[in-house]
Amino acid sequence: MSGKYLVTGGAGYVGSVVAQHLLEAGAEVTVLDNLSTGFREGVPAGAAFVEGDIRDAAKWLDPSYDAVLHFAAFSQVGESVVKPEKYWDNNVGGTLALLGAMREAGVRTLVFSSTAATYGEPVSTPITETDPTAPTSPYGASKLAVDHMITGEAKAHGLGAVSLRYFNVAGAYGEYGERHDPESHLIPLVLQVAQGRRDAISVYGDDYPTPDGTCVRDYIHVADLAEAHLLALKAARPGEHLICNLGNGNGFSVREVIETARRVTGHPIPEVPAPRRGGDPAVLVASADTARAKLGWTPSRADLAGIVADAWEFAQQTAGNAREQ
Ligand SMILES: NC(=O)c1ccc[n+]([C@@H]2O[C@H](COP(=O)([O-])OP(=O)(O)OC[C@H]3O[C@@H](n4cnc5c(N)ncnc54)[C@H](O)[C@@H]3O)[C@@H](O)[C@H]2O)c1
Ligand SMILES: O=c1ccn([C@@H]2O[C@H](COP(=O)(O)OP(=O)(O)O[C@H]3O[C@H](CO)[C@H](O)[C@H](O)[C@H]3O)[C@@H](O)[C@H]2O)c(=O)[nH]1
Repeated sequence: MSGKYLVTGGAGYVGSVVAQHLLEAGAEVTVLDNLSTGFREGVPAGAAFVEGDIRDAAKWLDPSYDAVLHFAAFSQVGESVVKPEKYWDNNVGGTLALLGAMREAGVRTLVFSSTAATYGEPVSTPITETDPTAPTSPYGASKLAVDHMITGEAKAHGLGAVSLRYFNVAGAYGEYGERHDPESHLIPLVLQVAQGRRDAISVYGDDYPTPDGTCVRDYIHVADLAEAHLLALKAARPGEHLICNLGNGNGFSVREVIETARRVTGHPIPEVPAPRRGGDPAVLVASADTARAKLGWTPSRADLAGIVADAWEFAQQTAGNAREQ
């Protein structure tokens, strides 16, 4: 694959895996990241690195770029409920500046990391892209606002864009994996318990209207997700904004994830009940029919045990045995 790409947020979890896939496909990659939640060592070796903010993207974007893949954002549902202004500022304000810089530089193709959190409580399962969007968190609302901005930019200024609405990204790709600090996502937290870095996993709510009372999510392997980004670059058409869900269409409860991690790691992984976390819908499961039809995407790593095993291998490579606070 030829071409030159700006990857915003490429020092973070998903961005680093996608940047690595682009490099392996033969592309030229520049990562733009302010390291607010990412890590310098997460940037793949073959990529150029600019430490900077997306709000200043105009300093680095030029017409030599074929497209921008935009991952840079804050993405914690719970934090967004208590600090909404942080999410509007970075996710919406930052992307507005980035779109302006792209317009000025004449870079007219965008792939954007949207989210299942744009839908809020689903009206039916699995969720399709035409379902109502009523986010239950400022994080989801900020991402939905960006999707609307991109639609306008495509109509008014000819941008060719694809928003990929990820469900729960998990797993790892070699040396690139999930490493938020502090960690807030279920699978890496569960694996920290397996490593003895935490005493127990808190289960946020066990009275949801689900079979075992805990929240159900659609876990998608980060390498399957990365492949969708490369397909999206090919599918983008000037003046059009395509929105695609990315998930496997299978829901697993928090308890099922913990049980799977016990089997994969061979560790007991104690759990403790905890109050519900603000902004969490009970069930989020994707219909990925649009991604299959429009991108030609077929996820091939849907097995939850395999996803957890890849995350476990990454956790053991990178995390050491430090106790978490
Ligand atoms: N991980 C998931 O389950 C998931 C699910 C749905 C959507 N998403 C979206 O995918 C994207 C990547 O998520 P992730 O899990 O890799 O998060 P991450 O925190 O690991 O990566 C985000 C990266 O963006 C950088 N960044 C943030 N604000 C920036 C700014 N203003 N300028 C430059 N860099 C900035 C951070 O330093 C970090 O490296 C996000 O947009 C997120 O909303 C993630
Ligand atoms: O210690 C924990 C951590 C999480 N959970 C639960 O596990 C489930 C998954 O939580 P994550 O934090 O791993 O993921 P989220 O579902 O909150 O959010 C992720 O998926 C969303 C869409 O599904 C958004 O895209 C968001 O960006 C992304 O972080 C939730 O029910 C959460 O309440 C626990 O019970 N204990």
